[in-house]
Amino acid sequence: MRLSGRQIDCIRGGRGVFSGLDFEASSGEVLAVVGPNGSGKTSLLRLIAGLLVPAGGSVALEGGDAELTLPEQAHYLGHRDALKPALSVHENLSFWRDFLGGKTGDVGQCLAAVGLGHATHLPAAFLSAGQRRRLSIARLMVVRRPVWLLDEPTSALDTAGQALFVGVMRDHLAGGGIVIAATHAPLGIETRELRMGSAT
Ligand SMILES: Nc1ncnc2c1ncn2[C@@H]1O[C@H](COP(=O)(O)OP(=O)(O)OP(=O)(O)O)[C@@H](O)[C@H]1O
Repeated sequence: MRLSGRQIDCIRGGRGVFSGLDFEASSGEVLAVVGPNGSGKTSLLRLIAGLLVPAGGSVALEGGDAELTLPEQAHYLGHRDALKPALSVHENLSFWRDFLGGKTGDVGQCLAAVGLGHATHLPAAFLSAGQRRRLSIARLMVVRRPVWLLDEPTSALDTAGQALFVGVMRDHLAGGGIVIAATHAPLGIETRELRMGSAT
């Protein structure tokens, strides 16, 4: 499987963020998107996820499921953790499992795997920042999708959480998955770098 972008132009709010951007990531690879604040790392992830339309260029996934679109084969984890505060931890993950569909796993097992087994009935509003991030990581596990688009995935994670996340990524890569992660910090795993230009 190969995910690639060719000559992508991104304009936001009438201002050019980047132009003519090329990138490529194959099965088993982590592409770390690095660069200064405002250089367009989040914008690139959102373009790949189909949440933004490029002003030019294209993104394509080769070797995926021909019946599904790229966004249907991708997980997008924003840096703000998309959680519903009034729902419990278990309900939040069940919601995502049912909403995203496809190949799904067991909610309880995934919560236990990310260290939230003790908090399943707590409202998500009560979670700490690191616990919210762990719940987001459980979303990657409960629904299997080959392309992971992650915005600052290790922010707020403690040392144990980071090690846990590296293990989750390794399993994904060993199964032929692709990770594209916008990050300011090392991910603790071998990566190829995509360096974005200066902020505009
Ligand atoms: N909704 C929006 N409307 C207009 N401009 C936007 C919008 N969202 C982002 N931008 C602009 O797009 C540019 C790129 O933002 P983006 O969030 O992609 O950068 P980033 O590299 O992820 O930054 P950071 O390292 O701070 O997370 C910035 O100049 C930002 O102000």
